[in-house]
Amino acid sequence: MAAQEGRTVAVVRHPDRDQAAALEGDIRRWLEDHGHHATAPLEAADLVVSIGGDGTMLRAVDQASRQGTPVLGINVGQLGYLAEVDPSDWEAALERWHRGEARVVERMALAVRVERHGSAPAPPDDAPEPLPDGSYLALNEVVVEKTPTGRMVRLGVVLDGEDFNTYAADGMIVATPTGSTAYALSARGPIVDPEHRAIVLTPVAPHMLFDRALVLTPGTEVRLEIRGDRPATVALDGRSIGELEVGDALIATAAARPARLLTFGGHTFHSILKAKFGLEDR
Ligand SMILES: NC(=O)c1ccc[n+]([C@@H]2O[C@H](COP(=O)([O-])OP(=O)(O)OC[C@H]3O[C@@H](n4cnc5c(N)ncnc54)[C@H](O)[C@@H]3O)[C@@H](O)[C@H]2O)c1
Ligand SMILES: Nc1ncnc2c1ncn2[C@@H]1O[C@H](COP(=O)(O)OP(=O)(O)OP(=O)(O)O)[C@@H](O)[C@H]1O
Repeated sequence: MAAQEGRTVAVVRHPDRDQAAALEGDIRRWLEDHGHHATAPLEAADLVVSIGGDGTMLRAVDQASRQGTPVLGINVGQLGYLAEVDPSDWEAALERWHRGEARVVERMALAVRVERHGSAPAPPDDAPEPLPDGSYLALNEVVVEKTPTGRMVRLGVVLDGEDFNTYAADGMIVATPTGSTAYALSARGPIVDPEHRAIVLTPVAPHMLFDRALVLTPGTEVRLEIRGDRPATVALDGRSIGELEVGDALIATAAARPARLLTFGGHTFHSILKAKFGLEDR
């Protein structure tokens, strides 16, 4: 990356954390002192700085990916798997970006469309914003899960137009390689290097003998149909877009554009895995 001059940088932060608010002030001042413009609207930015945990990072990436803008994550959160930079290192990271020493890694994202028979209910307050064509982006995953507590949902899986199976389960996770270390990991899906391109389909608590995750090629069209007699709820990267009724469906494919994350090298996928999940040698 060439040395940076006069760039426009948007800062997104966790709304409630004092440390994130204080860092935002410091970072804005640093940017102005170094000849850059700290801005609010993400649409016009050359770089987005996310100050918060992984949830904050996922929101920043959702907005930034629409313009192909890279995101630098500063971890003011708990796990901080996606937000690579420690709060104490923010200045060193921005200095390196300023000198053109940062690298951009591309991460496959999902494009998700919903097919409803009835009219769409009002989306929840915190729902992600659809693209102009009505589809949504996800960096980690889209999840279709049971709505009523204590009951299962029946989900038909159709791959590239061919019926694969109907699952009776708590839900189904359609994840990217980045999302393989998030919810899909908890449902015993495989851990996939996030620089791969693949679609990982992992059932959540299926009540059947076939309970294995599938690693599909990135060109696969995954269609999930709500079968049986109960509705299901859809969430993208941890944010619900509402309920699907029986007969409705969701279609997930690789997004046309990848998400772009700023990195400073030095950390392999497996070293991050080892550090963040606290793996001990024995
Ligand atoms: N049982 C579960 O594991 C479970 C259940 C629901 C949602 N989630 C995950 O939560 C994500 C949303 O994150 P949030 O912070 O808004 O919710 P949250 O506060 O519930 O945190 C979920 C946890 O997942 C971690 N995480 C998020 N993305 C990750 C990734 N790519 N690799 C490794 N860890 C990751 C976060 O750091 C956090 O510790 C969703 O995309 C989903 O993957 C996990
Ligand atoms: N920009 C934002 N606007 C509104 N709410 C947000 C924003 N960023 C985060 N949140 C809310 O706060 C929750 C937690 O945020 P975040 O994931 O950043 O912190 P964390 O859970 O402490 O960190 P980690 O995910 O790394 O463990 C998010 O899931 C979301 O509900």
